[in-house]
Amino acid sequence: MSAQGSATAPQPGAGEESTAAAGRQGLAIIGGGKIGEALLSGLVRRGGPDGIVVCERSPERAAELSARYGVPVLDLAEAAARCRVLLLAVKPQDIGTLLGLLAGRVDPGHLVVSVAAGVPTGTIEAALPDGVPVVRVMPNTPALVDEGMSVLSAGAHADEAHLDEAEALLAAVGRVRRVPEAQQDAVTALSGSGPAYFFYLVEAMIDAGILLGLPRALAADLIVQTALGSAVMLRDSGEHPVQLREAVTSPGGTTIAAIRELERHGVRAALIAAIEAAHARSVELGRDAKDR
Ligand SMILES: NC(=O)C1=CN([C@@H]2O[C@H](COP(=O)(O)OP(=O)(O)OC[C@H]3O[C@@H](n4cnc5c(N)ncnc54)[C@H](O)[C@@H]3O)[C@@H](O)[C@H]2O)C=CC1
Ligand SMILES: O=C(O)[C@@H]1CCC=N1
Repeated sequence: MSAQGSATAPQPGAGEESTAAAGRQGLAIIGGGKIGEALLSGLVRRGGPDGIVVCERSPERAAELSARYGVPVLDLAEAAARCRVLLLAVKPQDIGTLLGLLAGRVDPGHLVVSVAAGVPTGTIEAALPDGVPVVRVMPNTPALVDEGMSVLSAGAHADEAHLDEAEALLAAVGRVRRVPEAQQDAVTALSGSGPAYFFYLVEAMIDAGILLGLPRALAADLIVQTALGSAVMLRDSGEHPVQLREAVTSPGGTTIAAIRELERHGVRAALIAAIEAAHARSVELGRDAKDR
């Protein structure tokens, strides 16, 4: 059921193409891994759009997603024939193969939305028939809880209506912003990978609680609620992070003792270097995808 179609599908003639395009609706999520599932679960929970299907290379994974979300699993040929929006959620290393399989099956009546880190719209466009609209999106996994951050950029053939369509899709699972594509590698390093940095910091703080003798469950509860409360303050207070931090930092108190250690260990510089490395990797993934 989840087997992929062959790359040598016959090309439709012009008349057949527009008839086929008129009959398409709905969304195919191609690649049902971690981010594919995060988007799928949010979209299903929000009840839309109509006609969501999944294409997944692994039959076991395909069966799991179908059972969990009640969506049909189609092969690529069926999905491209039936769905107007094709959301590519495979690894950057797999995008070239996938585009090769899709090339004979898509036309300008489709909208291709790619979440592959680093992969420029130009690389996707070059692998597909001329004129296919492509929107590049960098989502993140908090889409699973409707708190995603998705950032969109239009390719050469995507107009405002295509961006609106992609935005409506992603807005079902969180906030959406639009940027020029040149900023997408930085976006990937910040909000795409960002949840992992926060989980890492939370892990370290829970470890600290355990070192100080607290039960793990208690330490986790304290830190997770503190992270949530801090995030809501950052979002809603209108204050700069420095002001919020200063309000916690009493003269001669506990917080300044901790902040001095963070500065002494270069945590600020480490975070900046880490995000710079993620940016460099996104650029590299894009170059590799072009060469494949
Ligand atoms: N995991 C994350 O937090 C985020 C990931 N991304 C991007 O999303 C993409 C997917 O990432 P993950 O979900 O983490 O990877 P993953 O490895 O969990 O999922 C990829 C899935 O695609 C499937 N697949 C590969 N080739 C296929 C094909 N030809 N047809 C159908 N299915 C195919 C694989 O079997 C796998 O289940 C990557 O390009 C990544 O850069 C973007 C934002 C956040
Ligand atoms: O680690 C990665 O490459 C993907 C892209 C952004 C988040 N996860």
